[in-house]
Amino acid sequence: MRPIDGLTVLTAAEMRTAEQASGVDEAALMDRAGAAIAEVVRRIGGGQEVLVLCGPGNNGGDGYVAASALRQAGIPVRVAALSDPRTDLARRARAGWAGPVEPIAEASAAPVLLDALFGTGLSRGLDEPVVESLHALSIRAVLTIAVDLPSGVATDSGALLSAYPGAALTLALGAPKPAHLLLPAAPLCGTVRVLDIGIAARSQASVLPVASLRSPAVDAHKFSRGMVAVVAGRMPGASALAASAAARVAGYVLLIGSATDRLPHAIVRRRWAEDALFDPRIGAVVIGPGLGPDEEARAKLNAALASDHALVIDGDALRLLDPARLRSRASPAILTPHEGEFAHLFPDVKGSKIDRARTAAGESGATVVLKGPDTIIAAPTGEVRLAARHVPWLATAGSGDVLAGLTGALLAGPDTTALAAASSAVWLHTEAARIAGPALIADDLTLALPAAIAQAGA
Ligand SMILES: NC(=O)C1=CN([C@@H]2O[C@H](COP(=O)(O)OP(=O)(O)OC[C@H]3O[C@@H](n4cnc5c(N)ncnc54)[C@H](O)[C@@H]3O)[C@@H](O)[C@H]2O)[C@@H](O)CC1
Ligand SMILES: Nc1ncnc2c1ncn2[C@@H]1O[C@H](COP(=O)(O)OP(=O)(O)O)[C@@H](O)[C@H]1O
Ligand SMILES: [K+]
Repeated sequence: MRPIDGLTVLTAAEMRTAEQASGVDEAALMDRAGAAIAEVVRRIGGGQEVLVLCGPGNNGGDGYVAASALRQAGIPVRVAALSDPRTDLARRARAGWAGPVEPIAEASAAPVLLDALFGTGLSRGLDEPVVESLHALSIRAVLTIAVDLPSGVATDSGALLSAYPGAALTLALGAPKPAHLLLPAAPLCGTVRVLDIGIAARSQASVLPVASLRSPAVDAHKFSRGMVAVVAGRMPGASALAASAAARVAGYVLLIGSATDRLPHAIVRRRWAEDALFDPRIGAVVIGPGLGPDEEARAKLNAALASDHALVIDGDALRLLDPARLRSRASPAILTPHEGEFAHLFPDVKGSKIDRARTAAGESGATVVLKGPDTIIAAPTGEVRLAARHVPWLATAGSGDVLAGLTGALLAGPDTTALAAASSAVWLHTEAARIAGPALIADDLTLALPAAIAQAGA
């Protein structure tokens, strides 16, 4: 049983391909899955009675195999099914179960509920009587565990096809799937752990890994650690937050055109002028936090786009940007839109959150950080990282400004890529929120960054 950080994420179709390519026959895979599920249930179920709900397909097949293994291990277990099995594999698994099978509607509750109704094959919502039974049994259970996925969620989009009571634990088979990470499905999974069933997972998507930051090199100097320029505008607090966060990572932070005095003394200030960005030591420019919507903001964005610098474009600058302008630039750009800014930037891009972020990155040539409770980072190459941890206290004014500054500082640093910088920034941002704790304000995130950076190994 493994935590999901850094693991490859597979869609339903990619999972089927991986299963076929594994060289292991499907019955053996199901036996492994069922045995691994039973072992976890045995360990954490405390010997209490288990009720296994089996669906008609192979998810149900996993359920029958797990039930048989639990019985063999001496755990009291009952099985309730939606209908007879409809796949050869599931029929085989059902034949291996020596006990009775109750109809779900008539099943009485047990302390441990194992949901093996549907997995990656779910194509529509569950019938209403089944949803009602599932809720009634889950409410009476002490522990609900979902096999592969909570039954009712769409594997690839994380959409909810029918109401689900929520599991405490979801045992993902072989690899995490998008629904384990995307809203609204992700919180219904509870804790997600992966059971290894011997398939090699390959795709361009993976769970955001724990950030890995190195301490500065022994011979580092402030400029070799990275110099970041934050371009300020109408709302100086926002750029001050971005610059303060950047200063925790970069060797040198330049705040250009800010009217605020309330800044760490470590941040160097400069007036805005057309040539303010003509400094070859600048490794990345952050533009957007508090920039405003006016002509001056437009001129600043034009100057940043005309420069050779790597860019982090956030907030107000995303309202002024024509993403087509990024195509002709040689240096990398990172866009950090929330859903509203994304819809404004890419009005025609539709699909799941993963599809949208990936399409936008491909079209613009920029790395796109599509923010929210289930932040996704997509590179123009099609590589995608999905954030796994959710700290809703981050939904507070200015927290995006902190993320933009942090992203710029990491992008300005040595030996990095836009994808790596954005990934580390998103991880550190959430870790800082976890450390800052409930009721955090954006300023607290900058104070918690040193501890978050220490957690990242630096
Ligand atoms: N194929 C393999 O080699 C393996 C598959 N495994 C399991 O197999 C699952 C996928 O199995 P399946 O592809 O059979 O799919 P499911 O068991 O998820 O769904 C079964 C079938 O039910 C039907 N169905 C879909 N939505 C329905 C609804 N709302 N009401 C009624 N019927 C509905 C569909 O025909 C679907 O194919 C995985 O999630 C995993 O649990 C594991 O045993 C590991 C190995
Ligand atoms: N419900 C939530 N759970 C976790 N993180 C969230 C949630 N809502 C927003 N965030 C994160 O908080 C930050 C908010 O950024 P943004 O919307 O740009 O705010 P602002 O412009 O006020 O700084 C983003 O990093 C986003 O991913
Ligand atoms: K399930």
